[in-house]
Amino acid sequence: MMRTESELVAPPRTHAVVPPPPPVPAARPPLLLFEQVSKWYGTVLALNQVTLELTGGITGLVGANGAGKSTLLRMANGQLKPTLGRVSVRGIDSWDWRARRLVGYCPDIDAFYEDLSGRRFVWVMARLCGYTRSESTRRTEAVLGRVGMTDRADRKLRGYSKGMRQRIKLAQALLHDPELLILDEPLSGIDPIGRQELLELFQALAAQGKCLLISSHELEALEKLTNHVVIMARGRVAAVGTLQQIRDLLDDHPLSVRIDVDRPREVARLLLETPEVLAVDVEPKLADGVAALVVKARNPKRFFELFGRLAVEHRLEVQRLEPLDESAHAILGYLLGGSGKT
Ligand SMILES: Nc1ncnc2c1ncn2[C@@H]1O[C@H](COP(=O)(O)OP(=O)(O)OP(=O)(O)O)[C@@H](O)[C@H]1O
Repeated sequence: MMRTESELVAPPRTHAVVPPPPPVPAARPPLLLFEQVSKWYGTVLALNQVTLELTGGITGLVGANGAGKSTLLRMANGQLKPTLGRVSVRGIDSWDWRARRLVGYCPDIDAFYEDLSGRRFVWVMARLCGYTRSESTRRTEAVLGRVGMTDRADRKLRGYSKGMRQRIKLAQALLHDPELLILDEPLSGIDPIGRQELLELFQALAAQGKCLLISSHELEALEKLTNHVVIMARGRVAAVGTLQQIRDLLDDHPLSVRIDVDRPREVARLLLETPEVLAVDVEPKLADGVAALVVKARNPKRFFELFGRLAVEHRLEVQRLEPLDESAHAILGYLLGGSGKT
């Protein structure tokens, strides 16, 4: 029997029409991604195979002088290109203009036109971003309000306190309403009250949905602001995570320390009697009874406490004490409340 075309193609009436499944949304690329990034300035290796991902919230970037923080931030902002590896913002190369529209940057230096008022300076920056005069005015007032400077913005920049200067830098970084804010050393040189106010401002911006990446020499200052920290040492990421995760990591991280000390054999014996010490190598004599010991300790923090006690009890003459592992060295320095240099 012949079938008509409509019989052949029409779905059987008894079956419900099942709609196709909705397309699975593609995962959004991370807000900021460093993939195996290295950067040389001539012969100086400033960043060494850094891999890092930021998805939101506030991240503290901590490291001693020269650790590579500014280099990392300037790459995230698209001002510098990596020598090796890739830096991307939402999947776009960070130096591409489309990525730069997603990022606001506050440099560590204060390079202002000092005779301009704060309001005028921000307006000029808006014009340089390409906004019309009226749009620049609208955006300037909006960002001055956001950073709490509306009433103080008519004074000349040269009379501003460090905290006010920081707020103006923040205002210009917010002009294009970026998703990611990069702040290079925003707390340096700011007194405790100004510092507290800035921390509150950063928290308010994060609560409004901004992602903040903030560098500092001092872990203590950032600890008040965020639990998510990246510790850098000599161009490498030494640790990433919450402070608790970093402390736990260090607890499980044996440490090699070089100690130049008098009476080396006696000290080696004392150390080996403690459960904290896994091994001690005595190196050849340096001078006058002093020799270098290379000690492998189970837990760095407990080891330093123990060694401090031993040194006092036995009146040891310690000429040098130097962790041989750079990452643990830096992390330990911060966790003990220093500058990353133990
Ligand atoms: N333009 C440059 N030319 C040559 N070397 C540079 C340049 N900029 C930085 N460096 C070197 O690269 C390394 C990392 O510097 P970077 O400024 O990124 O560190 P940092 O952690 O921000 O330090 P600081 O806290 O002192 O600003 C340092 O050894 C520094 O001397």
